[in-house]
Formats: sequence, structure tokens, C-alpha cells
Amino acid sequence: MTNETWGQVRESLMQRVGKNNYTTWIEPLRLNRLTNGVAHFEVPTSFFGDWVQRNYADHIRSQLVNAGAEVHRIEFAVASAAPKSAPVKSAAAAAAPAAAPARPARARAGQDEELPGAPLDARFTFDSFVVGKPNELAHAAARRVAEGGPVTFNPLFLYGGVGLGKTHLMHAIAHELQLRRPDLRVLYLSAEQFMYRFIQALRDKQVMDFKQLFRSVDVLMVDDVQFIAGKDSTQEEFFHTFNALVDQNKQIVISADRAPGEIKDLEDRIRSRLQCGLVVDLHPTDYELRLGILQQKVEAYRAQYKGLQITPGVLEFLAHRITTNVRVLEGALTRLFAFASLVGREITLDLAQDCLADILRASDRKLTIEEIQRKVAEHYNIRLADMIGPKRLRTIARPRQVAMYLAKQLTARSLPEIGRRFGGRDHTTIMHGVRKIEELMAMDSQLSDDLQLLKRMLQG
Ligand SMILES: Nc1ncnc2c1ncn2[C@@H]1O[C@H](COP(=O)(O)OP(=O)(O)OP(=O)(O)O)[C@@H](O)[C@H]1O
Repeated sequence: MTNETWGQVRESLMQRVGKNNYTTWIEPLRLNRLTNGVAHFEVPTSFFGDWVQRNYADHIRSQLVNAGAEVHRIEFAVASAAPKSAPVKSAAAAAAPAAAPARPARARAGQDEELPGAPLDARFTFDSFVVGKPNELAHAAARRVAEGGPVTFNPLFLYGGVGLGKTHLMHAIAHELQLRRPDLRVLYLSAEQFMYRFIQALRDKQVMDFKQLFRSVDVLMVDDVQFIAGKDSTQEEFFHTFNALVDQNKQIVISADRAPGEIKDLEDRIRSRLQCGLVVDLHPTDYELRLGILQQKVEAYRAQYKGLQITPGVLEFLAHRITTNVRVLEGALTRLFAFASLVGREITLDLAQDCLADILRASDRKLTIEEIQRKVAEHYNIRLADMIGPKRLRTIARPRQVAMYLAKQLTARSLPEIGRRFGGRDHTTIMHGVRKIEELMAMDSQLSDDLQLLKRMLQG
């Protein structure tokens, strides 16, 4: 196997494990050799090797096999030239991907000490972030923090499903702060990196240094905080760091894939602290936002692929069909441009359908009414059988109407078809249920929050 193959495998690993995990754990790996079905990798520290072995070795092996390499086992050994205990900074900083220009978040204004942050992706700025209804509040809050003025809400807690722009917004805040307030010490890292640093500090008996470092920043941004749930000592340390910074009136920005109240195994005191500031939701994208993002990306591609034509309607088609997340949407466009330029053809609807058949098929997954009923029943803690049963008690009838409403909104089923799946009810009953929920939603914010959450879970 060549290093080129490993390069390709790394690309697919990034898709599988997510960008943050990739940057922290995969990028620093160096393929040494492949002999007798064993792939040998160099790692910066033995802790690093253990971690990757436990969490990512299976992924790595299966991607290597997919790329045609004969690999039965993976081994990790500490690189001989590497220092005995490499700080996480070296893992993250060494990881700056060649294709995505990145620069590490550093201490500024005459402070020599480098902060142990993850690299910032130079592409993730406010300029390149497309704002639409689903993300306008998150964007406005991020902008406010990026002004670097007095702290008005602490923390800013951004949450939303996969690939909806949380990391992008956090990097944008960091970039903007570095421009506007170079005097501030801004630290961005993932919760996983926070834990890694902390464990390393424990092992090297440098916990005081760790505490001091984290308490000396002006703006702390921690991505994917759900990662620390269930990790007791890391949670404890995070809690203390958090409190110390809030007490000093330093800004904290947190992101997660769900709201603080929904993160399982998170200590109550942390949960309630996280809820103290501004909690903002990045909603799933709508058609207009997806189209806006595609149009912006196409502009960037035009410079790269000069002369490549794209027929009207292709972007609308993609925005309509690929609804999963922005990362998939971007991936589709990248593939389309690369393919069209290789074969020297215009990007037409036919070409898009051919070249993106797998992505389009995957996005086509149809939500069933049964799935909706099950999720709604779970959410309201009622029995699934009551969804189709005759009970008229409000505690059961209301969730049933919520499920009817979602079935109408999220599937292409007609009212009579929906009625059949709700125990043979008449279509007028379904219509009444849908209208009732529409009316209530306007007055009842709890109900409208419930609906947002259910939609996100069902479409996620
Ligand atoms: N509104 C937007 N405008 C432009 N690009 C966007 C927007 N939202 C997301 N993206 C792009 O989509 C990709 C995924 O976004 P990002 O990594 O910020 O997602 P995330 O919410 O942090 O996901 P994860 O939960 O996987 O960490 C990035 O390339 C980002 O630039």
C-alpha cells in the first residue's frame, strides 16, 4: 500500500468519524509500513496509540480493506523521535490539513505562551456562513460574542444536529476576535481534546499548570461538549474551569449535538450551569438555506474550475433532494464539480443524477408514519397502542394529534392514508387534529418546542 492510498483512506475516515475526531486522532498518525497483513502506524504518545486502538482501529482497518489493502491487524508504536509526552497541541497543530488551510489559536499580544487550542479552519468565517431562518438566532448570538464587548450572556450554548454549522460558527467567532481584539486570549478546542489534555496533565502531575492555563483565557470555546457526559473526573474539572471563568466574567461558548437538558449522564450542576446563559438551537436547514449555501459554494468553485458550466435547475434540484445536512450537501457539490471537470462536461441534471446516485438514494429514505407514532409516544411517555386506540383522554389525544400533524408535515401520505394508520380514523378527524396543533402551536411555546425537537429527531 502506498502513502497515496493512505491519503485516500484518510479522506473517507474523515467522513466517517467527523472532522474534529479526524483532526485530533487520525491526522497525526503516520503510516510506517504494511507487512504480513499488519499495518504499523507511528503515534506521538502511547496514550494516543491506546486511544486510537480502542476507538478507531476498526474503522481504519475496514477503510484500508475497502481501499484494497490486505490488513488483518493494526499496530501503533510511539515514533522514536517524538518526545515522551507530547502535549495535545502537537497532535492538533501537526494536524493542520494541507487542503484546508488552518492556523492554531494562539495566545496574543506579547504573551509568548501558546494556548493548547485546536487549529482553526480558515474557511470557517462569518463571511462564508450563509444565514437563513433556521440559523439566524445562532448567527446573531455568535456575532455578538465576536464583538468582544462586555459579556452579556454566559455561556453561549449552541446546539443542533450533525453538520449544521456549530463548528463553523465557533471558528468564525475565534477568527473575528483575533482581528478585533488581538489582546484577548481565545482558546478553542473540542471537549475530547479538553479531556485528553486533562488526562495528560494528571499523568504528568501537571494539574496545577493545566488549571492555571485554562483559567487564564479570556474566551473559552468547547466544541461537542456532550462528549464529556459520563466521564466523571473530566466533568468535574470542566465544571471548575467553567465556574472560575464565569466568576471572572470571561466569555464561554459551548456547542453540543443536543440541548443541555437532553444530554444523558451529564451532572445536574453542570447541566444547570450550561442553561444559565443563552441556549440557541441551530434548526435543520430549509430549502432556501440549502439553496443559498449551494449558490455560495458554486461561486467559490467557479474560480477553481474556470469555464465549467452548470445548467439552471441543478442547484434547486440538489437543495430539494439532499436534506440531510450541509456536510453532505457540500460533499455532493464537490464531487459534481470534480467529476464534470474530469470528463469535461457541463453540469446538467442528468450528470448530477448519475454522479450522485448513492447520495440521492441515501437522502431518499422515507419516514414512515409508524416511526413518527413511536417517537411521539416515547416523547410523551404513552403506549404506542394508544396512538391508534380509541382513548380520548387529553394526555393521550394531544400526543396523537401531534403525531397526526407530523405525519402530514413530514410524509407525502394523504389524509385518508394517515387516517387508516391511526386505527382507521376518518380523514376529517386527521384534518381536525392537524388544525388543532397548528392553532395551539401559535399560543403554546412548550408545544412548539416539542414539535421542533421531534422534527429534528425524526429527520436527523
Ligand atoms: N450556514 C452555513 N453556511 C455555510 N456553510 C455551512 C453552513 N452550515 C454548515 N456549513 C458547512 O457545513 C459543514 C459542516 O459544518 P460544521 O462542521 O460546522 O457542523 P457541526 O454542526 O459542527 O457538525 P458536527 O455535529 O458534525 O460537529 C462545514 O463545511 C460548514 O462550513
